[in-house]
Amino acid sequence: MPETATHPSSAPDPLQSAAGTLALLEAWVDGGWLRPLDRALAVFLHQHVPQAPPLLLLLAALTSHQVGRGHVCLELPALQADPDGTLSLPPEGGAEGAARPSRWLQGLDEAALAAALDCPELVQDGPGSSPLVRQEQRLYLRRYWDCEVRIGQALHRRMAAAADWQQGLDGEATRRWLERLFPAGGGAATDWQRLACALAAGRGFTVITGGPGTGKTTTVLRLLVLLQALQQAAADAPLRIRMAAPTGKAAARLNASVAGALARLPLDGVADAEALRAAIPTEVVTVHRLLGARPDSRHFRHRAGEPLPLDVLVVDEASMIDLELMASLLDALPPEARLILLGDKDQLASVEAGAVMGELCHRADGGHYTPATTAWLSEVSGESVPADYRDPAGRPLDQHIVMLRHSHRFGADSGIGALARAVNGGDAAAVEALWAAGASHPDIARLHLAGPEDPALEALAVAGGADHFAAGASGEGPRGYRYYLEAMHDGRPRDDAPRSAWDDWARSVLQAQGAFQLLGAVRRGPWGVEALNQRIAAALRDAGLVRATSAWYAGRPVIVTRNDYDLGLINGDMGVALAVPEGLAGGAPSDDAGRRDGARTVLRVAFLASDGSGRIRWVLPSRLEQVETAYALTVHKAQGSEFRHAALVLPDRVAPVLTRELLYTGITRASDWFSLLEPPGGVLVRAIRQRTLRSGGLRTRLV
Ligand SMILES: Nc1ncnc2c1ncn2[C@@H]1O[C@H](COP(=O)(O)OP(=O)(O)OP(=O)(O)O)[C@@H](O)[C@H]1O
Repeated sequence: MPETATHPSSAPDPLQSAAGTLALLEAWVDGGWLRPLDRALAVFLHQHVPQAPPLLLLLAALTSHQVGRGHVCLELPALQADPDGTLSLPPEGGAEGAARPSRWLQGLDEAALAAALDCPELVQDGPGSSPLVRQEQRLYLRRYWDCEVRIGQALHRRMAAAADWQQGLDGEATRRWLERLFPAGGGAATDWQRLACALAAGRGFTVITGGPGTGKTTTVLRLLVLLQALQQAAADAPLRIRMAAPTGKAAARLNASVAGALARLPLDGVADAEALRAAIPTEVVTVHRLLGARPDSRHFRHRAGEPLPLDVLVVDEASMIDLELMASLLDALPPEARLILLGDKDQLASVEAGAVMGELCHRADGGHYTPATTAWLSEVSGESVPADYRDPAGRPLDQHIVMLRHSHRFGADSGIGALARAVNGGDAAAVEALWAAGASHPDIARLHLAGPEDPALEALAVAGGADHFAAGASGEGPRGYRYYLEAMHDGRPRDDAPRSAWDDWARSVLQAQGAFQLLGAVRRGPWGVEALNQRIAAALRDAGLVRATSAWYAGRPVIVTRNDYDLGLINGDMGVALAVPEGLAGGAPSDDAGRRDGARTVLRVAFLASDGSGRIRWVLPSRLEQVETAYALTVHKAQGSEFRHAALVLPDRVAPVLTRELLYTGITRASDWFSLLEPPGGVLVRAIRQRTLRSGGLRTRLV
């Protein structure tokens, strides 16, 4: 690894002293390579244990740095082999001035490592009170080790109880209900939905994974009907069922699809169909709300001693759940309650540390069902597990995971579906071929941008860019931001309209806003969402669609970036600022939008309540401290949302975040049209090849 000019090889080794190490960390913090928090940990440890080896202080700060990047721990062998790559230093856009970690850590030998970690006050290899834990070749901050252990133990207990759940199931009745609920099953092609439902009926813990439109919601609702029907036959009280999702947007989306799936339930001829339907909840809450989040505390009201009052819990978009939240969820779940996780294992992992869904599902593609599981599934579902998915050496965890493999949303001719599959499979040639054969896929478009000034980007974001799609784009055509802004201008009620009319208007604007979303891979630089937001705001201003003269203006779309329990807003909630009559909004007119048609108007930000009620919450802009403009969102922020037309802007150079999972997640945000906007630089193929790998030990705990 080359040394930087600022650190000639004669420079003193900073690892010879704590002061030297802390100075090195300071240089990295100053360069934007580490967070101040990472160095603060090293300082804290040094103050408490002055004799702690300098290398250990460095490792502690680097472990904290890894957590900040989504890893659960620091993988020591990877650090030894490739320090800069493992730590991703220097970071995207970071100053190059400081010495790279490899300068001091490349080829770090086992003896030096062992000596550094031999400090029992700070590092232990299991339960205890040390701030760090070393287990096998991984170094953890204790809090994350503790979460990983709690998740591992809770899932082990649930796996160990599988036989009891299975025996407790009325196999005959289950089979009858499955035949009714999945009428297409039992044929030549495997009905994975029926299998998933059977598996989940016989388990206390199941993960149902699948790409967009594979029927996760459909399947789980039928499962809930099955469970309620079996309960009705055996007991008086119906099961207490709750449904949750990690963000407000995801909860609202599940809510909408639950309503649709409930209506489609194949219950014709069932005597008490209405009672069964009524026993399925339609409300979906955020996981934080379910657990009873408290302002200014990371602790929840529901926990081990105060479990959730429920019998069945369904959690959607589980790939967005981080390690800590999953540990809290499992703590709060009564042992006799059933847990069903839904999600797409191939999507980006949670923003916070951990990749729980990915870890649980890392063998899902292959199935790995044992002869015992296969025989039991065949008996209760009438469905045979195909030979390719059987495995006499299948592990216990495999018997709790099921993957839906057929998309009902994206048919064989869907460009979005084909593109998502090709990207997910890492098949760059297939991706290229799709564009070459673009004319046969009217739902995907690729746009090469000449540079950061190319107005084609603005044109697409404002009007939708229908001309970039092959002829045959359906009558309606892909929308741009003009669509929701026109809905805002044209649909505005008269000033004396009742409150309900203003709520209806806000709802229609919010819905229209979901017709299009610009997505970016990175935050900074000419292709980052910060610059894109400015460009789009300027373009909409030039087009006369908004009057963006100050930070807040009618039509400004925002996304909440931090949970605000006082306002009832969750990270990821999206709203739009709207001008409403002062009397309607109440409160201080501090965000004056001026006078309109003689009546005084004020700005309020409209959010759709995430409880599925369709209610509109009107919030004073000045109360929204943690929001960002949302013309362009990072793919991370858009996870859990779906837009009719999504346009993904690639950067002009590779970045650590630009991975296959990011592309896949971006593409699958689109339901009807997807546009790929590429500046010069040609990073697409490299992005397809780059994987997101998150360090953690959960999968080894679950073997
Ligand atoms: N077995 C099936 N036969 C026919 N259509 C189906 C079947 N299963 C699901 N669908 C349809 O496919 C669409 C997607 O289903 P669903 O919403 O259940 O999928 P999902 O996996 O939950 O999707 P998402 O990607 O939104 O999470 C719906 O319109 C649904 O009616």
